[in-house]
Amino acid sequence: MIELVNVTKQYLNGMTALSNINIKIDKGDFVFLVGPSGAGKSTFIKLLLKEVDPTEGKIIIEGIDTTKLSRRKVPQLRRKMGVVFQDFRLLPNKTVYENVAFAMEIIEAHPKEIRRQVPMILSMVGLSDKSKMYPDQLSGGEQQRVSIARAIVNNPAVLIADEPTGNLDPDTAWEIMKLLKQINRRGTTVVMATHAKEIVDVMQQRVIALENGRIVRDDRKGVYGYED
Ligand SMILES: Nc1ncnc2c1ncn2[C@@H]1O[C@H](COP(=O)(O)OP(=O)(O)OP(=O)(O)O)[C@@H](O)[C@H]1O
Repeated sequence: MIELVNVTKQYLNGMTALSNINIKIDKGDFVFLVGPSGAGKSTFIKLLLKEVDPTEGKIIIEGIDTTKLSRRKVPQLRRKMGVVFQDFRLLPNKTVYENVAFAMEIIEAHPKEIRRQVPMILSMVGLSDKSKMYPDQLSGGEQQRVSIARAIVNNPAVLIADEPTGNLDPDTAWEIMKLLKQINRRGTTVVMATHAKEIVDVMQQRVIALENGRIVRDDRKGVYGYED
């Protein structure tokens, strides 16, 4: 479970990106985070990942108050979360297999476990036949699948996706959404920031809308609600 209690984030230049946010995201939820540019979506995600700390309030992730966590323990927190970005961020000099295996090597997983887990995850994202390819030999959709495989290979409780379909054509974007929903069905909480109106409107999931750093909507089966 994720909980933000009275969370305010003011950047050093005095800009208040989020004001007094209170929200609970239950285990297994699928949440779209929407809102106009500058509304605070990226800041929300950075707070979850503890890339930035709130000015006020507390953030609880899987029972841990992350605002009280020492720097030394941040890697432990990050293990509970997988992250996917719009621009994939794969390592260009590693193959598909190596990109995914690397995420397990970092947490010092046993080599035997890596050899067992990586092919399983690659099969799940439909990339078994591309495991020896390098990122620049793959389509955008395939690269995003690798990045999703890397994000979930250590079985995180939460998958955070920041505009995961932003660089993809509509058909490919839908394939990625199917995959995210499939991962969510297996029990992983998904939090996805997006400007993809059609996807949000069709999927009928929980929608949290931010405007000027405040939550203006939180609907169980929500819609995008903006004209882009
Ligand atoms: N490092 C920073 N220093 C100062 N102000 C910042 C910083 N990062 C973001 N902001 C400001 O905080 C506000 C919220 O920004 P944020 O990036 O969270 O919005 P967003 O909803 O993700 O926007 P977009 O949809 O364009 O990605 C904006 O006014 C932005 O200019």
